[in-house]
Amino acid sequence: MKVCIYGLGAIGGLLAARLAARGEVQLSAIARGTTLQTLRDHGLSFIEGPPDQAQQQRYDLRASDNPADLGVQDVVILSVKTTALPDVAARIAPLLGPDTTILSAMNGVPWWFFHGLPGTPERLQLKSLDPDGTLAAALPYSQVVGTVTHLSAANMGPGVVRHVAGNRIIIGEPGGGTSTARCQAIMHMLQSAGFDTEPSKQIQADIWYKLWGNMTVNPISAITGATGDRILDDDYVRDFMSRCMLEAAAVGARIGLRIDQDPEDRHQVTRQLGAFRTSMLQDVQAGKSIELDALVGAMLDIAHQVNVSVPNIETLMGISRLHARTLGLYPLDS
Ligand SMILES: NC(=O)C1=CN([C@@H]2O[C@H](COP(=O)(O)OP(=O)(O)OC[C@H]3O[C@@H](n4cnc5c(N)ncnc54)[C@H](OP(=O)(O)O)[C@@H]3O)[C@@H](O)[C@H]2O)C=CC1
Ligand SMILES: CC(C)(CO)C(=O)C(=O)O
Repeated sequence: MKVCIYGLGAIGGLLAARLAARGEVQLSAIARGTTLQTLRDHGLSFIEGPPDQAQQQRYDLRASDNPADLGVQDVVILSVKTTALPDVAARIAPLLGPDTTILSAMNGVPWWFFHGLPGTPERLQLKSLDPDGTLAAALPYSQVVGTVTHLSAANMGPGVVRHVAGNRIIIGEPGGGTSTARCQAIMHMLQSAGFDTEPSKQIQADIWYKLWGNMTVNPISAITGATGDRILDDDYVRDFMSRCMLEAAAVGARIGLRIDQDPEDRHQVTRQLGAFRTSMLQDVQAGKSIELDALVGAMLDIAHQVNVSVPNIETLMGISRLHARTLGLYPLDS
């Protein structure tokens, strides 16, 4: 099986290292700049284990910044930040044939979210993610399989990746279940590579549940610079998060994605991560664009179309967007 990982950062690097160690697939990667140069000169370095017993392995990996060098693949794993998707859409064509599966391994609401979701009105659109249909045209819905990655990895420098915690990857067809040959093949591949794969009945429900937990803590950490524990320790902030989550749950109920949990119970799940820096805080500190549209903008798109009032989420978006704009990390004109 020919597998190409598009975006060799924390998640892409973890997947690449595990797949390379197993050696069952013909693996390659799209990388750029100093990451590409490091891969060519030294290979991919992968660090695993607690800091005092960390093991480092090195893997040679075929990599290029030009998809035409790698050709049509059986599976392309998208592990860029969602903000890079327009660029990916413009360049990915040489990797895709009619039978290529696109494995979407990113946080937030994806561009294909409504495809296959039972009972979703056709008219629902994700204007903040794919305003003119460019992503849908370049990354066809019918070729996508979804994942939710319940694990954590860190990009320590170009071509150097560390597995931090967790090992769980949920997989599912946008139309529901995992019974298709492509889904079974991907589950087998990731299981062989050492991940705890879990079949999803409805992958959009798993995406929504993760989003419910991270759509507030991510932007709040980006604005305040605080770690997760300090955010949850502040009663006013935690209550604000809960109010956003109740609004988000009402939106979910309108599109068939019901969440039967109390926000306080979900906060306890996040609390178990301790004094962690969210991915959005890491991006702000690294001066990178933030995934605000996939996490919050898309939620607002849906809320407005299904007529659910979401004043707290609007406030969260407004303040987060303004903060990111002042830092040059969010477009001025969207
Ligand atoms: N890290 C984590 O623990 C988790 C992350 N996620 C999600 O997974 C997704 C990936 O995140 P993560 O791995 O952390 O992100 P990283 O920033 O670590 O990695 C993204 C990689 O994509 C590369 N890239 C960006 N733009 C392009 C482009 N246009 N062409 C080619 N390569 C590009 C980056 O290269 P460059 O350095 O050159 O910009 C970088 O190597 C995100 O949606 C994130 O929210 C989900 C769960 C956990
Ligand atoms: C908050 C966390 C760690 C998990 O919910 C996450 O998804 C992120 O940092 O982006």
